[in-house]
Amino acid sequence: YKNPYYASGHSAMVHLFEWKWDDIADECERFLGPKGFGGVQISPPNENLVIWGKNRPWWERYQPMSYKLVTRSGNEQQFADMVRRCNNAGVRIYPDAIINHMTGNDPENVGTGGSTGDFHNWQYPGVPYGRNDFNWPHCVIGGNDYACCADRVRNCELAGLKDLNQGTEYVRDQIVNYMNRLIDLGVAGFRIDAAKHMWPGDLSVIYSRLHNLNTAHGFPSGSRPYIYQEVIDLGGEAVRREEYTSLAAVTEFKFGLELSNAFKGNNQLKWLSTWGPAWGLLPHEDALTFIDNHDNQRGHGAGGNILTYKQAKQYKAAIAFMLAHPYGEPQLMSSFDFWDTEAGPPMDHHGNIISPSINSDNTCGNGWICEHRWRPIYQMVGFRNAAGNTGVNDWWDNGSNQIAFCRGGNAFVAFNGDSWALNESLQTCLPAGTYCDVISGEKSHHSCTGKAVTVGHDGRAHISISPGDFDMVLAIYVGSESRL
Ligand SMILES: O=C(/C=C/c1ccc(O)c(O)c1)N[C@@H](Cc1ccc(O)cc1)C(=O)NCCCOc1c(-c2ccc(O)c(O)c2)oc2cc(O)cc(O)c2c1=O
Ligand SMILES: [Ca+2]
Repeated sequence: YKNPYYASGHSAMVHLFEWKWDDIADECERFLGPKGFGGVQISPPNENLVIWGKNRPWWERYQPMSYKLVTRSGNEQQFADMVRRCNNAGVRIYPDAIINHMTGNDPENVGTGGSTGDFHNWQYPGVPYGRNDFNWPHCVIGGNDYACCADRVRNCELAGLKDLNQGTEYVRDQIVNYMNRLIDLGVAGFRIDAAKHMWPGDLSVIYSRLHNLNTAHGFPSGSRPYIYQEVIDLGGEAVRREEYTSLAAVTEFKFGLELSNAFKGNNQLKWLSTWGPAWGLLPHEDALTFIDNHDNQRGHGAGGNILTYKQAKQYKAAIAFMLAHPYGEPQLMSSFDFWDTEAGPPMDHHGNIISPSINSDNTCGNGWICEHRWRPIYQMVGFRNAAGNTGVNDWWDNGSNQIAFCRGGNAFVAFNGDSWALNESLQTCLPAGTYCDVISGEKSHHSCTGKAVTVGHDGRAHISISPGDFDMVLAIYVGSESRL
């Protein structure tokens, strides 16, 4: 459950938050596949409660009404088309699975697929679920339950959301059948939302009943789904993430917190020479890593001071470090612009999601940020693919915020977080030749639109990054995108 089964030459996952299935399929073919992205996390594909009372907040998709594949992102047919087209483009699909709960206490009672329910009596005919399928006696998780009481965190309602009992055979069947329908349609795995609110023993039974990945979509026979469990655990809680790493991968929230701190200037970059478990992070094979996600980019959730697209220069540098370093399985956030932390995606007055427009410079419009289309970000996916399974070698730093390292003999990256210029002859570990810095520009025909770097026969090159440069990163690697 810890192998994402990316196609060869592909790496890194992007969360296309609130994108429609047709648009994701287009993006796989026109951008993600050609740029070497490994996969896409998609918003929950199952029917959710329609909450007009809060003008369609983003979190309505985290209130299931049924497991019918009908949401504002599309229907079952569009879902199947997206998975087929993305797999054909070498890009895997990972749905966000909301299996801890159903809806909360909002007055609405109609779902995106037309299902209705009587929530006060725990009735969800769209599944169907009734009172016996939910935990009893009724209780709601309180503030200090997180620190004291692991059983209340699992058996009581999270934020008033009706809490399913995954301990019964009937509930397990509904969940397993839902997830197996998606596996048979070709998905490569799942994000398990709110995993810490479910018993590891119940999750283990559910995972064991999932089908192998569908070989018709290019997966080796006997492949188990890639599963990464959302467990927000920054320490001090009764529920610990180690309870879940024995089952499958886990979201490593400390990763984004520490790198945000470093690239915001609260911690010297030189300390990143030991980046990985030495920093208290999970073992490499257990960790799904990211800078920000849909929840903490809005300030609540784990840790308030996470870098997001709103701090562009520092964010790009932190993302570049995440993609340049071999630790963890990285996920990129791709957002829509927001000022109100409750607001949902750009929509018309009927509530239909508006598709991202693609500008002539390949950036997005219509209110979509598309961080994954920012040059430093997609170019570092190419860097990560070129680096392959090499480690970190030839680390250099200036004793404060100028750092550089190689990935075997394939790739070299340098960062300047100091307020003065980085001007050094450094070991790049690359074969002699001229390389285009993929951060400040790209290779076009036989020249570089940004910085060009000449590597001598000793592997050394003159590296310069000034504080006034648009980006604080320089990256070159052996591959068509960089080497002249
Ligand atoms: O802020 C939110 C939504 C946050 C959220 C949504 C999806 C996630 O995957 C997530 O990590 C957080 N929701 C708003 C509004 C809201 C929604 C529903 C509701 O019944 C009450 C309020 C809010 O203010 N929520 C209360 C604080 C955030 O408490 C939530 C958490 C959560 C936050 C921190 C933790 O350490 C933790 O273990 C769980 O997970 C959810 C998961 C869901 O699937 C659906 C939810 O409504 C929530 C969720 O409310
Ligand atoms: Ca629960």
